[in-house]
Amino acid sequence: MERSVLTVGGSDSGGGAGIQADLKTFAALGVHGLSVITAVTAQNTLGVREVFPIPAEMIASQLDALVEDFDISWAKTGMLFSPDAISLVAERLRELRCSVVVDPVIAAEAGGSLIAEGAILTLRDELIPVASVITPNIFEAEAITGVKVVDLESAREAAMRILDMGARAVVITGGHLDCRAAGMPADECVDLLVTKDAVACVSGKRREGGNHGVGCTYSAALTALLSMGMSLDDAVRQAHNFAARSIEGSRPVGHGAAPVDQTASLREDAERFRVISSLDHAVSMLRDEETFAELIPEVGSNIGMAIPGARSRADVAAVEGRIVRAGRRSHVSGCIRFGASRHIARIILAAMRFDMGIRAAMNIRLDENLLSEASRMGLRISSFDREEEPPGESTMSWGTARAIERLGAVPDIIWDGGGMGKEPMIRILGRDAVSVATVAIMLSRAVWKRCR
Ligand SMILES: Cc1ncc(COP(=O)(O)O)c(N)n1
Repeated sequence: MERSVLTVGGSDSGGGAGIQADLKTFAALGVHGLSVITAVTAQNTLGVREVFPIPAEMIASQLDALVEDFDISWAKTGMLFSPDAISLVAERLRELRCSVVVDPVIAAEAGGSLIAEGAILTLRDELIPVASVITPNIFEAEAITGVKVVDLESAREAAMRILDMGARAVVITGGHLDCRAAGMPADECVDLLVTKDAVACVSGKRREGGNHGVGCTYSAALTALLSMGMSLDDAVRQAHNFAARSIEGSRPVGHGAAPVDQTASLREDAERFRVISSLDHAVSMLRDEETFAELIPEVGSNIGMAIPGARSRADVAAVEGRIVRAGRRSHVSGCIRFGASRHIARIILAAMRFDMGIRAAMNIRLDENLLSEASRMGLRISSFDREEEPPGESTMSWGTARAIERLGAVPDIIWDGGGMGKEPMIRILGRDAVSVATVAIMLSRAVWKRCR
């Protein structure tokens, strides 16, 4: 029987945090998630309106149903709310002998208390001792220890006290830490992992986006990754990345703190797959086209395509070693890979700054006949002149932007007449690799016919 991962916590009716966030995270990471609901909240992105604690017997009954049927080796806790619920859950998880990640939820990001008065003491005395890992943010660490967390040193001090309370490992998440005040780069986000034997930092760039539910998502991701047998160091790093991507992928829903989107990485993986498929199809179309070899320049041709919202070369796939001419045929040397072409990536990224929908480009030889066929076909054409290029620019970024500005829109064709040691060239731009390859093939057939 495969193992399942359990979350014990509160329901967020807004779907951003709590049990809802945990189950989405488990699903995105490919583990089967179970849930025991300890409280129902009437909550949206603006805050928590009401909390209805589930009676202890019903919490126990949910646990019984799960324990009798599933193989549970990892669990996480979130909003437990009342001292009774905390005691019960702590005792039952101890009996179960499963490993536990504790997210000591105290308040909602958008406002509203998520723990009953006085329950922090129960959390400290009964739940923390069963924690394999506990993941407080700086406010939660302060509430538990009384140590004011303002920098890495005070975070370490708070973490040491939590270790003394019985947790085996502490991750103080740094999303709320004022990095500038703590003497670190302001755009940094640092999590601090502290165990009896070691202290480690996981840092990354602070991400822009909604962050409602990020704490739940982080601890759920950590639980899922640990349940797969990953080491604590690796799981802490990967959970950080997963949470960061979920922030970046957050959707503008609701009027308040937008929820993170745990499917962001899945969506991105699907986009990367679509890009590779489109390129693969485009490349075989070009390879099978007998007239196409005539269009390949001396330096070779390349075709590339970006994922939506691409930001760097790593988001643009192309042919590793270009498409070259071998006699009368074209030959594809190398595989299709993200990051494979700086040249093509610059063209596409420059075009995407003007029109996010234009995500593919390829370069072919410049030839007067090609340009006249292109204009006969009704393609929009623009150009740039290398002589006008300011020093210190990348020709591809500058030239592409220049040609777009001249036309006032992204053209289908951008050409330049070359320069010192630079071959004259045409770039075909389009929405995807297949449509770019289709234009290239239409052009090569038209020119081939005309030359017969
Ligand atoms: C049921 C429930 N559990 C946890 C949170 C904390 O999440 P956040 O701090 O992102 O609001 C929440 N708002 N609601």
